[in-house]
Amino acid sequence: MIQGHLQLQRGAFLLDTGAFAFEADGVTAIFGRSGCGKSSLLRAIAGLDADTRGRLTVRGEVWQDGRWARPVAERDIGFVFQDAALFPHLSVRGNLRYALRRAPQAPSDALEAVAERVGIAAWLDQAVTTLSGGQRQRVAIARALLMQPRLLCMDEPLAALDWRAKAELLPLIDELARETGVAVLFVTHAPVEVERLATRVLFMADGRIERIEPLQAALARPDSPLFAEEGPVTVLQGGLQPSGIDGLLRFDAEGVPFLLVASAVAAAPRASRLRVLARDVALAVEPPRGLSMLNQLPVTVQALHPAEAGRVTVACGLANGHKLLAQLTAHSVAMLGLQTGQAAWALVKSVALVD
Ligand SMILES: Nc1ncnc2c1ncn2[C@@H]1O[C@H](COP(=O)(O)OP(=O)(O)OP(=O)(O)O)[C@@H](O)[C@H]1O
Repeated sequence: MIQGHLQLQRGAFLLDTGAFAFEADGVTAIFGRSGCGKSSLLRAIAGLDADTRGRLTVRGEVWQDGRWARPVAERDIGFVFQDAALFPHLSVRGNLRYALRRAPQAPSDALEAVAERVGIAAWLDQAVTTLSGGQRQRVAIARALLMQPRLLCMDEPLAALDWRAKAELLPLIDELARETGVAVLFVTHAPVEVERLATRVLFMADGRIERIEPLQAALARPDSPLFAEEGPVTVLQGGLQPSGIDGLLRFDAEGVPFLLVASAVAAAPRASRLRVLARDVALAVEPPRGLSMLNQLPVTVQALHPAEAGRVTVACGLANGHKLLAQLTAHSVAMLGLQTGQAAWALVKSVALVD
């Protein structure tokens, strides 16, 4: 568990978390609007600001109480910031060696092994100034992992990268968190990053922790702050593999027919999450025929939530018990006569699905 109650004054801004507690496993996304205090919370937990007051216990160890604070160097934390913050005069290897000096217990081949795992082995002797933004973030991640942290603090690590680098790094961070067992605190204001990575979501507003809940619970609320930009979203857990059809991959989630998806990144078979925007899901109350939409899933209408601008969010139950959200106009809902308990077919465009 990570639990406590922290306060930190930064200029006119006060971080006052309220009492909090969450499991120290997987990826905890710290989500909220710009300026709500996400980075301040990360800094307070990491011990980067000596002014931090309150109490904090991490995996049973007291890191801070009313009188005493464990120095940041003794907290076993790895950091990755938006800007990789590498030493510009050193090669990739030089930057990684610097981190190794602070991890004397690391095995002798740790540097090469980590470099291989994060995909930077080919650039070890290159100057870091010659790397792309995505490559530099890989070096920053490798450097953090080499210190064998128990907590990995990532503050908007993808914010400065283009979509392709993001699409490559999101699954890497996901896999590394699973493989190493390190607890990741991941600050972001991008819902898509939360939906791809998070085990749970810590919502912040105005310097306070508003709530902490599992990702699926955060997505089950029709007014979830995660929906502010693109509307409601469903996240399905499953596996991606080649489909045999040009340009399309096959996504298998347990208990439902497979979906054909267009992915931005060519995928070897692997576990993945699929993000389906509710506005990209249509509903039919009879078996659809003669449609170009490739994915048709039998569902049961579970709830109808009025949404903004004359729209209705329809929560549909899939055969495996999971939810799929569709967003329709109130006019369409009336025309179809949609009611809870009704059987229907959810139609999802293959191009609407992104990895
Ligand atoms: N060193 C500082 N001195 C004074 N005020 C600061 C300092 N650092 C941050 N603040 C203020 O604290 C508030 C919270 O900042 P913080 O960086 O924690 O928010 P955030 O949610 O991470 O924002 P963003 O998503 O924009 O990075 C802001 O109003 C900011 O102006």
